[in-house]
Amino acid sequence: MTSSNVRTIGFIGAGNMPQSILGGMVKGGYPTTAIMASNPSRPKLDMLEEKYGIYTSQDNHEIAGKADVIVLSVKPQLMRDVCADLAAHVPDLDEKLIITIAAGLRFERYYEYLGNNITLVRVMPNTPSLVGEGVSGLVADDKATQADRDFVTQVFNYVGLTLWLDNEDAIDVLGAVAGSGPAYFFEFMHGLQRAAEDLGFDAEQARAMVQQTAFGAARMAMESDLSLVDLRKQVTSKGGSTAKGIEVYQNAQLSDISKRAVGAAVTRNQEMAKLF
Ligand SMILES: NC(=O)C1=CN([C@@H]2O[C@H](COP(=O)(O)OP(=O)(O)OC[C@H]3O[C@@H](n4cnc5c(N)ncnc54)[C@H](OP(=O)(O)O)[C@@H]3O)[C@@H](O)[C@H]2O)C=CC1
Ligand SMILES: O=C(O)[C@@H]1CCC=N1
Repeated sequence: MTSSNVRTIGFIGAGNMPQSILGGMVKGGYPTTAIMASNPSRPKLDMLEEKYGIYTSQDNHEIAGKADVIVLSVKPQLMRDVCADLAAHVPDLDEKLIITIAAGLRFERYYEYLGNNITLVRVMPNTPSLVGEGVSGLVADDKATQADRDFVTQVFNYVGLTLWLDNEDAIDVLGAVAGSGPAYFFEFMHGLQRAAEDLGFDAEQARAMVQQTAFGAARMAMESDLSLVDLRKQVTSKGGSTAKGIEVYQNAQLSDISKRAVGAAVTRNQEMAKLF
């Protein structure tokens, strides 16, 4: 990123997701002097100051006031109060670029809370951003300029893959697949780890083989032109052991379970849009 593309970014809320994003940004070379965060309690801020050397404050007004780009990073249910408070105390919100990473809440809600003249980009990231392997879905409102869009793209490119989407419905789906996805994979990996432990492995070795297998499979999927079905077939020798394992998953309708899980998460995003 050239210095002309650096804008001061202030994260409002310093929980798991903004920590992953700003950690990835720092690792990617974004200047730490241009990153700030606010949070009501000190411990996370102390950790961020110590680990990344960024400026922090318990005062949202201070961080939002100093930042060119505000990243709203609080839980959806807190967004109304946090935005109302910023609208009342930060005079030049309309001059700034506002990014929100909250699930569910739609543009119209932010206009209601922050005024109709704000410039807003919704981003749906995921926690692997911390290691530069995130996925972020992005959708901008009509007021966002090409320069704003380029800036957001560059920031989130630091922490992984960026996908511009046409509308907010798509961001709900991306959130349910990629935003929530790390949790689904961790749940699945934990199940495999437990299976290995039940058959005599210690936790450390069981985890090591599961995570390396997941990593290797993901990397193969990324580097191969084959479909995921064909990659799966490559492992599944006729009459062999994998076929028996896969049969168990298919009999339990794993694909259908994934469809239901994603559907449930999309529905919750839609509910949150109405609730908060
Ligand atoms: N986690 C994920 O994988 C993803 C999360 N998101 C979105 O990111 C947002 C944040 O989620 P996540 O980081 O996981 O949540 P966390 O619960 O980890 O963090 C929320 C943070 O907000 C802080 N907070 C509470 N009240 C205020 C306030 N008034 N002003 C400023 N900060 C406040 C909390 O501080 P304290 O601890 O002191 O109470 C806490 O540090 C959510 O909207 C979520 O939808 C999007 C994609 C993925
Ligand atoms: O669970 C949530 O609501 C957020 C959005 C995607 C991941 N975590």
